[in-house]
Amino acid sequence: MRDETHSDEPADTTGGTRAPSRRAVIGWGGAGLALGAAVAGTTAVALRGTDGTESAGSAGAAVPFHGAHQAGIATAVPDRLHFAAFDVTAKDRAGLIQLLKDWTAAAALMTEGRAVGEGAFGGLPEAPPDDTGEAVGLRPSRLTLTIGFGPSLFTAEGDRFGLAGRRPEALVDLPKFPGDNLDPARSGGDLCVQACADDPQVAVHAIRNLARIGFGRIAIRWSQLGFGKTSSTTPDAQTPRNLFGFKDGTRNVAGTDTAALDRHVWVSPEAGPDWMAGGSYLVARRIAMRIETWDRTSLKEQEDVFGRDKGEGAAVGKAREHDEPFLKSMLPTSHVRLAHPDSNGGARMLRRGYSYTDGTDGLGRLDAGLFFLAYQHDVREAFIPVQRALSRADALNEYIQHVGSAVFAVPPGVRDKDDWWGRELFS
Ligand SMILES: C=CC1=C(C)c2cc3[nH]c(cc4nc(cc5[nH]c(cc1n2)c(C)c5CCC(=O)O)C(CCC(=O)O)=C4C)c(C)c3C=C
Ligand SMILES: [Fe+2]
Repeated sequence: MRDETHSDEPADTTGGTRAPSRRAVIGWGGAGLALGAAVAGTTAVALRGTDGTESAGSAGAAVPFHGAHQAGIATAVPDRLHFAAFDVTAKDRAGLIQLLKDWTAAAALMTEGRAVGEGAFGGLPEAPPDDTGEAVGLRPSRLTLTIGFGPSLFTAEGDRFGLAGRRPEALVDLPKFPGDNLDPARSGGDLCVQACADDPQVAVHAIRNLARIGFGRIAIRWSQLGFGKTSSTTPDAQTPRNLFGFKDGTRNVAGTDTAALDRHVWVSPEAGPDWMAGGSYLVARRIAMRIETWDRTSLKEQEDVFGRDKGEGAAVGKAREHDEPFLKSMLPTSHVRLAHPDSNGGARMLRRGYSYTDGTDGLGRLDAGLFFLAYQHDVREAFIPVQRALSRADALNEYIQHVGSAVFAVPPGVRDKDDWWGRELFS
């Protein structure tokens, strides 16, 4: 196990769980993982407060995996991301369901800071260990794992998953926006998993082990590492800055604002379909930022582009970051004016994107940008109209380009240890 104490003491480095040699008895697979999850669930109750939030504030702690909504949406945004989109290669519905059950059990363990299955070492010498081992000794690090289902899962060839009639109306394919230069190899996916953590090794370990568990049933389509969150769900904390040096996330939906979450982020039971109640829709966009061009741009132009000042982050004509913007005092092309709810029929979304750098572009420039992630109750009312307005007129377009895109239906939370990711979809 990685850490059972949740204290500041050094974590256990044995790399296994306490369970005896279960694999010798029941073999590798869902049964073993489910048993592991049951053990972890019992421990979790003992370690957490009744509201489940006891440990969510500090960097090494665990964020509760079970709940009405998936963790990783309204919960605090840790500083590191590993996001992966997968194609499902499982032959049929039963194979997909078993994958989701196996993943859920492993996710419950890893978010508790525990190793998968029987752990990284100490098991059968003849078999590869259940856990890959690189997170042994590391704390839970506020790891959250959030799953989503892409449109292509519902349109699989021959309807092999039996999901043709289950696609939510709101899970639309995103239209092509002016200026898009999307790379198919960085777009789409049947499934996605968003792993957020304070420690990058913990996030990478989680995605790697889910991919490993899914061997033969899924293939990674694309993935994205992120650092330096560019939005937060905790407005009382210092607002992070993006790679253009501006405070980003000033007017985000707060994780504690239940009215705004209910109105703008969670799918209501009335909206349907039933299996999405309490879920959300995620838009992921890889947006390249022309760092070198930006760095040669005057401060005045930079501030005009956003409609906020660079130091304080205050809107044009205002003194403090959180003062209400007066939109008419901003240029009609400014990013904040165009993206503001008052310019978009009240539309809001919960942003929790990350900066990325992926080496160079081969032309002597940094390949860097924003991996934009936004949750909303309906993309037709939020991301699509806002991005339509931005793509037409935003002064920021001179400095950015959208190069990857995906949309996912994010189901509600896993209620308890007997529940699994997406169960309602298959009921
Ligand atoms: C379609 C939605 C959005 C995309 C795409 C987007 C890209 C993008 N944004 C920044 C930097 C900032 N954005 C800011 C505010 C802001 N942006 C969006 C939406 C998209 N941004 C919204 C809804 C808002 C909030 C508007 C409001 O209510 O006032 C800001 C200002 C600070 C803040 O409020 O967060 C910055 C800075 C970049 C660099 C970027 C693409 C690379
Ligand atoms: Fe923005």
